[in-house]
Amino acid sequence: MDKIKLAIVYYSMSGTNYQMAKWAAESAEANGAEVRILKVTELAPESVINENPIWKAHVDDTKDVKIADSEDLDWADAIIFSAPTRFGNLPSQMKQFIDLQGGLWFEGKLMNKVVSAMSSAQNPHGGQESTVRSLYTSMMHWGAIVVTPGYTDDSIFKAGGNPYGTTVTVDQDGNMIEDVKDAVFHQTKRTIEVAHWMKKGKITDEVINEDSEVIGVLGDGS
Ligand SMILES: Cc1cc2nc3c(=O)[nH]c(=O)nc-3n(C[C@H](O)[C@H](O)[C@H](O)COP(=O)(O)O)c2cc1C
Repeated sequence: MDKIKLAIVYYSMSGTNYQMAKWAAESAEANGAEVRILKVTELAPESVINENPIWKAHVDDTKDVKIADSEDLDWADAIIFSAPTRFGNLPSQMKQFIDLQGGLWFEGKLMNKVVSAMSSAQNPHGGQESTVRSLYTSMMHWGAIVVTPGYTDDSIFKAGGNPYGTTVTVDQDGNMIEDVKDAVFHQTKRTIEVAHWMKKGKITDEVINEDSEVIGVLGDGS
């Protein structure tokens, strides 16, 4: 069976969403996927980043992480986004990345991508759900297949119970309040599983078996 190609595209200033991206990568690899962890371009001025030692340390720690581009999205069967909440919404850094995909969208290369989203905020009701849903609005324009965790696993309750996507509350020092690792693992596995269904379930002239092997062509008696 073909490996699912998963792009994990994140933005993070103090490391939370980077950690969630790394957990997603761990889960994806354990579930047989080929993974790329990718950050989006920082737009905040260096002077602002340097004001906060946690932000500065995070930028230094992740200087070697590849910056996401359209080729990564074209490559991917599935995409997991992870971004912190900014005034109840997506950070401009992630929004710009999405807005730069107009060319790929125009070529029809974003349709049927299997996507899912995660987020964080300083307050449990500080906009975590609206950030995830805001990203899903763009995904609907792409014709992507949005995979939400819903309440499909006990880990979601342990993580604070957000059915739209795993989200975590994080204090000013960057410490996560809820234990969300298992929820990230579950959401990632579910995303990969749906991506497998998508690959298998395409209506084409080819007849495939349960291992996605082509065993004939429609109309030839197979
Ligand atoms: C400009 C700005 C706006 C923010 N807006 C919110 C908000 O609306 N609600 C909230 O609970 N936290 C808010 N936060 C806190 C961030 O969401 C929090 O620092 C982030 O989730 C940590 O993720 P990271 O470690 O990946 O950067 C804001 C932070 C900044 C810098």
